[in-house]
Amino acid sequence: MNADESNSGREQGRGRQGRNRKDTPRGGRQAGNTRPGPRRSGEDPGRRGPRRSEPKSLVDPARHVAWDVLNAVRTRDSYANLMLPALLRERKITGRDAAFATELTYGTCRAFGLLDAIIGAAADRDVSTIDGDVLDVLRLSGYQLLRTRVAAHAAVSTGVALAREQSGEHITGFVNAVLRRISQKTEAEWVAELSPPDPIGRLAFTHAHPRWIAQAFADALGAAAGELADALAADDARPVVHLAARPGEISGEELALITGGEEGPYSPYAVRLESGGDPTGLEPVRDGLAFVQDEGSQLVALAAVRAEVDGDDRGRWLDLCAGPGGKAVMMGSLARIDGAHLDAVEVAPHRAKLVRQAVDGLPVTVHEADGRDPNLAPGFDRVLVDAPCTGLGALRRRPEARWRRQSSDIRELAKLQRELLESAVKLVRPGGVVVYSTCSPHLAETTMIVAQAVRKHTLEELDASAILGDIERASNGKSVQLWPHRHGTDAMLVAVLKKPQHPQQLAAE
Ligand SMILES: C[S@@+](CC[C@H](N)C(=O)[O-])C[C@H]1O[C@@H](n2cnc3c(N)ncnc32)[C@H](O)[C@@H]1O
Repeated sequence: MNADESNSGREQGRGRQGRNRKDTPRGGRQAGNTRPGPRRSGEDPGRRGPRRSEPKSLVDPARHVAWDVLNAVRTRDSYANLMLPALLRERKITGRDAAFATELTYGTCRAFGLLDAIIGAAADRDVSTIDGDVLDVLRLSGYQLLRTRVAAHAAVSTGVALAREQSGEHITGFVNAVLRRISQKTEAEWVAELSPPDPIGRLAFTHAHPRWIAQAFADALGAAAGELADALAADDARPVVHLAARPGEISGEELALITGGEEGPYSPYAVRLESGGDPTGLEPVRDGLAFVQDEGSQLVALAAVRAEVDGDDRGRWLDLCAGPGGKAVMMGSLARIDGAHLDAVEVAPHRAKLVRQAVDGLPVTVHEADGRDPNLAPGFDRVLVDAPCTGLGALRRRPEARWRRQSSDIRELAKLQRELLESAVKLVRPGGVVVYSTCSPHLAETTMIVAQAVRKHTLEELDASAILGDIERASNGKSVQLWPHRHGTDAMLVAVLKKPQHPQQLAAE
């Protein structure tokens, strides 16, 4: 099916739907499809666009593609950061249009909760009663009205035109009325009117985060909880792309010179690309001399390689949760320089395959296995546990993720994290080190997991800050908790644990 045929089917479908007149404000209600669900057959959001035989659409390609992604995120649980680049390529949207589409899509996804509260107030009805396709239009246009410099008349008129295309003429009055009501106040005025009264609830609402995540950040900041507004604001901003120079191939300094980026402040291999854009087209990335990796992730791998072990490092290194392989590449490159060897374990077959591709040519053996029992001989000098986690520390990079995650996810993840760390402690030799990291600052995934393992196995917690070049420690313990607002990295935890030399100290094992 080509794009035209696909779109033609969609238009017919919308026409039928359009006769239902179900979205007049406070009119006949219909349960809205605001939750993920199956798409109607014949619809493919990846193939949308104006039919060539029809009059030219009043809606530009950037808004079309943004709506398509928002729609797929809502109805099919798609990932915006995977789907958007693919659609931009497919539709040959580049330059300023691509940048606009990216801003609209990711910005809207980040702000879902805030936008829905404002749309609900403006429509005087709960958003769950608004047809899902129409809600996607209202979110997209509401975002433009509240959080961009798009002129209000343009945001409203393109929203109305998009609603007409997607849902039919009958809906345009409703969309026009809601958008005009939204445009009558600024974001700050809406926030003042609608935000909860308690300080954390207010900050969460203001910076478009679920309350439980704002609370988790406040807990992790501890004594520095006064930084919560900054932490949430940084989490809400477009992230800077970080590159890693492959150790042994190119230096961070050279990479910065070639790409025009800035050397990172913490990792000798990091380069930050303030200019944005697609880094995969850069020559050093195409040539395999550099790869995209957050500077915080580089620090995790560096901590695993740099931490001092007792006695000689015999070069047996292990990455227990390796997929898709970023830290395995960093550790494997350093292993090649040091004459060491890395075993990389990953339980998910497709991710193990990604690791194999990523570490090609490096002294790394990939094992598709469960890290809790990988069937490897113990005695490793260094083990990295980059544990599966909620990802609350990388919300900037996964625009819709904050609205998908539930606090109830943590219990099961924490159990897995404990078991993986337990396995790492068994696999490391006495005097060897285990680095535990998460891409989440949630205390139940960080401090609590580490403290329990330290207690149970009488581990020595090393000063991660000193290992990483004097980055300030987390407020409790000796681990380092990175933050976007402080370090410009993802909010990674890095804890470095040494196994005691004397077996009797391991009585609890
Ligand atoms: C945070 S990611 C690791 C990221 C990776 N270190 C990198 O830098 O690319 C966690 C990984 O652990 C894997 N995983 C989950 N449960 C696992 C288990 N029981 N054993 C091994 N790997 C597991 C997940 O599939 C995921 O790929």
